Amino acid sequence: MSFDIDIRHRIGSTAIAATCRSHDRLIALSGPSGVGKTTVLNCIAGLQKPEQGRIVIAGLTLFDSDSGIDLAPEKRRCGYVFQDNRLFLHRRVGANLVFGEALHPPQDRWITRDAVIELLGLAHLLERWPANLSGGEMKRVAIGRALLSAPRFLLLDEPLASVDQTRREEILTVVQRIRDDLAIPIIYVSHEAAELARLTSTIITMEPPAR
Ligand SMILES: Nc1ncnc2c1ncn2[C@@H]1O[C@H](COP(=O)(O)OP(=O)(O)OP(=O)(O)O)[C@@H](O)[C@H]1O
Repeated sequence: MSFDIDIRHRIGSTAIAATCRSHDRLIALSGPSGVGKTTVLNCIAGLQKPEQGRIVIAGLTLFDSDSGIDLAPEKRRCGYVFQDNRLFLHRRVGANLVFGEALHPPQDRWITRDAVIELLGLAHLLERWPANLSGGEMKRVAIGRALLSAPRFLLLDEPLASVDQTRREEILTVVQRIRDDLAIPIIYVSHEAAELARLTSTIITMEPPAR
């Protein structure tokens, strides 16, 4: 089982819930703005603690409120590509890419710097500053940095949101290649049905709470 997720949380008066059991390599999280998609990703990454539930990815229990398991974020080994990328603006692209490498012992690494640069087409960008990149280039660097942090799984929060229409295809192709060639579990957030249909048939649709 790649994913066994059952998250229940509350922010103020907003109830947030997501449930999924799937063998798929890539699952999607969908729903209208404000329904709690990013909150669910944060709970999976260990940045927020759900009130209740269970999060098991690729056989490792990250959180289980019944048995009191709550792994620290660094032990979850999650490659989180934030909606706003969060690149280090004071470091060149090359330095951004390798930032995560030092955080993990060499035996945890499963992909090389060269392979990531090749996969994402980053060779010509390594000396550039992040602030001068296009939305699509920034996203590719953010995905590359996540892959180089020796992740056990990836979280992609609306990766096409700040990307030109013309570059969207490029990012979608990259995600498909990661799904197919790297075989790492991925949770992909989007509210675009057509985009999701190209990636997976396992879609968790989050509904706003009934009023
Ligand atoms: N720090 C916070 N303080 C108070 N409310 C918050 C906070 N963060 C999020 N919320 C609320 O929690 C709910 C879920 O937010 P979240 O960002 O997870 O939704 P989302 O589905 O990812 O939205 P979007 O698609 O717009 O990114 C929203 O109603 C939001 O207003």
